[in-house]
Amino acid sequence: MIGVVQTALSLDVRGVRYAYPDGHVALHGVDLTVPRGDRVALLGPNGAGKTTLVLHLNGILTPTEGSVRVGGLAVTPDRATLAEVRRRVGIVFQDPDDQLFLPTVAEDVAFGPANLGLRGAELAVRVDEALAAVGMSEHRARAPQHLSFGQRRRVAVATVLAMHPEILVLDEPSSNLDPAARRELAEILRGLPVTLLMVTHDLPYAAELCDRSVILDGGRIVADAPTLDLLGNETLLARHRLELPYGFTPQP
Ligand SMILES: Nc1ncnc2c1ncn2[C@@H]1O[C@H](COP(=O)(O)OP(=O)(O)OP(=O)(O)O)[C@@H](O)[C@H]1O
Repeated sequence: MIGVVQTALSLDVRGVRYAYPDGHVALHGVDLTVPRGDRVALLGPNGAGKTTLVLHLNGILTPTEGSVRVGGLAVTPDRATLAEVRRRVGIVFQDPDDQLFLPTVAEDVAFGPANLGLRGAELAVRVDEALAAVGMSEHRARAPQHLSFGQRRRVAVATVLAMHPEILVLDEPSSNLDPAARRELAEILRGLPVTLLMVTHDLPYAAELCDRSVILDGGRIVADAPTLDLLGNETLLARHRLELPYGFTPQP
């Protein structure tokens, strides 16, 4: 293992500032810590910097200033560190088709751990566990493109879980799901024993899954508090272009 320091923090983002090559500053000194096992929602209007921040977590972007640590490991651009960081940070993209490209569900889930060198029974166990965690074991031999969108999203989650990540990062996990698939995915995510960072515009979903929410706006963290407190603050929500669906009242 490369310089692993045992820590109770899955994520430790300190003073991250990032300017895109065209000079646009998308992050202005972001601090964010996520203790291991917590579930945190990352909220904010379009253009707030949420994607930019997520791309720092697995080293796709390197901060102009500041630092990112994942499970104690500093994210640096050298190859060995990046490989370990990408195993630790499992990103589930909004479109599952970005993550599923092999003939069967089981092969897609095996792809990541096989790349880590797992073989035989050890690999089979990883695949079985990940598919069971998302309730997709019975679909293991099917072609991903023949599954429903909700099922494909669950398989995309499994491909990441099979890597035994330190933190699962979900980009808009409830988008394009019907009410039943949305609820089923929430139940699955709530039962996973992993740290979770969920980027979402779906405030009821944040309330359902995450005790804590962070609002990013204009490249700055403008609120970090219990989700129910944030969602109960109409002035704060309006100031940051966040809206609850009509008739929704946050319930403890
Ligand atoms: N490649 C780029 N070059 C220059 N500016 C960029 C680039 N990508 C994003 N930006 C800018 O950085 C800011 C943050 O964008 P980002 O995509 O991180 O926001 P976001 O919160 O994820 O938005 P959304 O909710 O719409 O996905 C925006 O002002 C955006 O225009």
